[in-house]
Amino acid sequence: MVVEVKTRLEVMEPNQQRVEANILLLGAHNVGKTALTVRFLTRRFIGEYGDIESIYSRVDRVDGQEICINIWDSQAGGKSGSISDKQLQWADGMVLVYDICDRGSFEVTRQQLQLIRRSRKMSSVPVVIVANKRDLQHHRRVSSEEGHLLALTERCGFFEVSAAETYHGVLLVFHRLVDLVRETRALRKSMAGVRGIVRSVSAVFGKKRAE
Ligand SMILES: Nc1nc2c(ncn2[C@@H]2O[C@H](COP(=O)(O)OP(=O)(O)OP(=O)(O)O)[C@@H](O)[C@H]2O)c(=O)[nH]1
Repeated sequence: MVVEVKTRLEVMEPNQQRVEANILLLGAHNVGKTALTVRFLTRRFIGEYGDIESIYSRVDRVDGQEICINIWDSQAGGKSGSISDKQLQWADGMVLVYDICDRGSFEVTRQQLQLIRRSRKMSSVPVVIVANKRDLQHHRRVSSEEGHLLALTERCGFFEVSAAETYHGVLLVFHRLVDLVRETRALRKSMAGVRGIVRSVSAVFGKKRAE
C-alpha cells in the first residue's frame, strides 16, 4: 500500500498555473531514501524511520514558478532492484540512492539504471544519482570517482550528500532534478512542435503531388 501525504494546505490564486513533478526515489534497503525525503520535507534528520511506502508532496518556488513536488519514497525491491510498471509510468524524474559504505547498494543502482535505460518509455527520463552517508568516510567502500563515472556514462546528475549532516545538499538534489524535469518537458514540447510542422509540410506536398 502507498500512502499519500500532503505537507501543506495549498491555496491557488485564480489563473495561476501549478506545475507538478513526480519524483521516484529508488535504491537498496537502508541507503537513506526516507532520511533524504524527510530532510527535504522538514529540514530535519530524525535517525529512525518507519517502513511505510508513501508519496509526499511539497510546494516550492523554482525560478519564480510554483511547483508541486510529489515524492514517492519506495521500498527496496530485492537484490535485483526491480521497478514496477506503475512506478515507471508515474515518475517524471528519478533519484537513485546508494550508500557509500555499502558496495552492494552501488551495484543495485547500476542495475536499476540499466532497467530504466532499457525501458522504452523511460530511457530518456531525468535521473540523479545520490551517494548518501558522506559523513561516514572511515567506512567508505565506493569512491567518489566511481559514482561520478557511472553518472557520466549514463547521462545522470550526481551528488554526494549526507542526509544526517546537511539540508542544503539534499535541497540541491531535488531542485536539480526538478530543473531537469522541466528541461525535458520543454524539449519534448518543442520536438512535438517540429513533428507537427513536418506533418503539415508533408501533407501539403503530398497533396500537390497527387493533383
Ligand atoms: N550516518 C548516516 N546515517 C544515515 C544517513 N542517512 C540515513 N542514515 C541512517 O540509515 C538508516 C536507514 O535510513 P532510511 O532512511 O530508513 O533508509 P531507507 O533507504 O529508506 O530504508 P528502506 O526503506 O528500509 O529501504 C537509518 O538508521 C538512518 O538513520 C546519513 O546520511 N548518514
